[in-house]
Amino acid sequence: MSTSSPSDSTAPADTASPAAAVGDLVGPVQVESVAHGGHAVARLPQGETRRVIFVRHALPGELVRVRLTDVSQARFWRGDAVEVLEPSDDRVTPRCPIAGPGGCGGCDLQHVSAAGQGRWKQAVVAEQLERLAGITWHGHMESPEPRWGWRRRMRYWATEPAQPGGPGLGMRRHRSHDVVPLPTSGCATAAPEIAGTDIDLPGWPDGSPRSIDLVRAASGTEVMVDESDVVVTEEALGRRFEVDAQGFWQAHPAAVEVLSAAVLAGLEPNPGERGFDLYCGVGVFAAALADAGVQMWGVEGNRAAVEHAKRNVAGVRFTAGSMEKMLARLPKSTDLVVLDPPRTGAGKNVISQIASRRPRRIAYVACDPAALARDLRHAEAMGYAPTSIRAFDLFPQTHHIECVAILAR
Ligand SMILES: C[S@@+](CC[C@H](N)C(=O)[O-])C[C@H]1O[C@@H](n2cnc3c(N)ncnc32)[C@H](O)[C@@H]1O
Repeated sequence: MSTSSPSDSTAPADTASPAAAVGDLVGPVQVESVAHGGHAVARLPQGETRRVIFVRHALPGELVRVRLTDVSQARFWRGDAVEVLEPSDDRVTPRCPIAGPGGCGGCDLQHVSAAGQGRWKQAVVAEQLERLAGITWHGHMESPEPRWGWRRRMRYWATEPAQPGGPGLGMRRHRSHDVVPLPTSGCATAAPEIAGTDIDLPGWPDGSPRSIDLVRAASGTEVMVDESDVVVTEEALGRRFEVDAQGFWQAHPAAVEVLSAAVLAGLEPNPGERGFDLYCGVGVFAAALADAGVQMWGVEGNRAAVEHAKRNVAGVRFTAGSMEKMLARLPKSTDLVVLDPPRTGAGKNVISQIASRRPRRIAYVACDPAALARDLRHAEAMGYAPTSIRAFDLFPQTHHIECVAILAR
């Protein structure tokens, strides 16, 4: 598998694409492999370039016809598999009636069996690590339950008032601001309390669709319209964490325990050691390491999260500010580092600042395997190599993946 994701492309827009238009049906095409971002890769059989099509709702090995959804790029098109002529053994019927071509953008893998999703995500992690970091990975996807009804945070959008049945809730279409009405059964991946089946939306006087955020926290269910300022309490690691309802907290109910266990197993902390929790949010990994007797420092860009972290985990020195600047103010040596950056990754500057502290071990928690792979390459240049890389399916029915890499000198 050697195809990059469509978002990786820097190809100029090909405005002179006379051969095709959005909405055209092409194929049959043979689907070759999976790509990062929830697409599978197919190639048009004819033509000099055998143009790549990134196809949603398809599976490797299938023969499909594709409805084109984007022909603006020179190197590739995008499309939806709207006819499956030869299905894969991994194909299943989506549980949700709006998961499919032209439907909700939230779940891109509902047409894939649980085992097939594991194979799909495993292939994506392996390909990203090989191509971007030169690392050969033979790991497998670890899949905590539940696989349905797992989302603890949801954003819904108001459907147009003209919708049959009157105002209701919907989800956005893939790469669009259009709103697809929710089925009466609600969202199949949301926790039952926030599946969207019995929520009344206030009107939208200016005519523009309005969003509503629903949170299922340990302390109860919250409904927020626009910029509501609500703090909820979550429970994990035998502790209580206060967190802004619209702030960062892992969506899957098993995530905090699973990721903290992977971090502790990889770092093997000793009481009395020093540690940094970077991109610490409300202090989850700082808590796990502090409970193991490690003297902790935490850094996080969101000031409100840092205020919560200080109340959540006593005895840890939390600081608010951008990582690039605040890291310079931390002690010049440390034994352990856990970092959990946003999707863009940490970047060369932060990785080299970490490596210059010569930690015994680093735990890198990553929600994007491509960003992880790029940062592992920076780390290798600074003398750190992965001793293990684990991958977790904490976003079932979607293409998203969480990884934990442990690095040592
Ligand atoms: C994936 S979340 C991790 C949060 C936390 N580790 C947890 O598990 O709850 C990434 C965090 O990085 C913070 N962040 C993003 N960019 C940052 C930057 N440049 N400097 C400091 N923090 C940043 C975000 O505010 C967010 O809380």
